[in-house]
Amino acid sequence: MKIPFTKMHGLGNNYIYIDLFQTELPENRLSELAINMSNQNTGIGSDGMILIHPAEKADVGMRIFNKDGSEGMNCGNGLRCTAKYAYETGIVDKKEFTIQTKANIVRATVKENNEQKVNEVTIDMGAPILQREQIPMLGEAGTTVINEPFKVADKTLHVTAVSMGNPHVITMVDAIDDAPLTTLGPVIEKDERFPEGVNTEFIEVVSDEEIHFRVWERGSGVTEACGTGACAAVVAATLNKKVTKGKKIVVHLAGGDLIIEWREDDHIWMTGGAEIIASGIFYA
Ligand SMILES: N[C@H](CCC[C@H](N)C(=O)O)C(=O)O
Repeated sequence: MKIPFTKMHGLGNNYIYIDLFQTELPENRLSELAINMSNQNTGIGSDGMILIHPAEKADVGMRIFNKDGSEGMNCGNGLRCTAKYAYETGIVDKKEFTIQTKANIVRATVKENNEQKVNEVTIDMGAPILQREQIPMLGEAGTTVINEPFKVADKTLHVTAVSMGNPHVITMVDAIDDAPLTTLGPVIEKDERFPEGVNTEFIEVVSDEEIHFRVWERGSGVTEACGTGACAAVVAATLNKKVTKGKKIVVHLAGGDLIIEWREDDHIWMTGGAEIIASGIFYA
């Protein structure tokens, strides 16, 4: 099978994008294709695969598959790259449009430079989900998870859980470089208290408008950036009264910065870049 692809990244969080307006893929091979395309040695190499597809209730649709073949529900960096691709290839002919994910429908706004290339995308990611059972996380239904003691391995973390359509658990640390990302990330990802797994973030709050951020992603491990994770991190820092709700928060991820706002309408707004790396044919 010859599959045309475009490799794109948002702050280094890179995926292989397949345009299903132009090509078809068998549903029963998507997980296998995501694993094979993501493989650094025998594939193209990426954090996963993203499908850009016709959507019933939005201008364009997006599905994300992690490196391990599991399907995620949402992807912030993927949404910005999908928006750039959809605008530049003419799937959409306007600068504001909607994108449907498995989790929800979001609104994208693209900005272009003087060469008609999209160099910045803002996404209204909708409202965060805080009810424990909707993260999902085990424990008393109807409660939220804010600065809750969480025993794991030989440590007791204090965690805050937030869903942006996909699950995130955030721990505040004093120094981001000391965060136990690669030791605890994989353990927490598979912890039974998260029945659907979880994306694990560690953040160091620098001021009431600036955060350092690192992530261990469910199904992909350490990535350079996670857009939904950055949104969840700002929600967690706000709920813990470390940053001010309504302010533009600069989130410093390993691969670059995102501007995240938790606005009075309760929606999270994410602004950042999106880049095309390469395009070609994948021989499956
Ligand atoms: N990198 C993505 C998140 C992927 C989430 C995926 N790892 C999962 O929820 O299973 C982002 O920019 O939001």
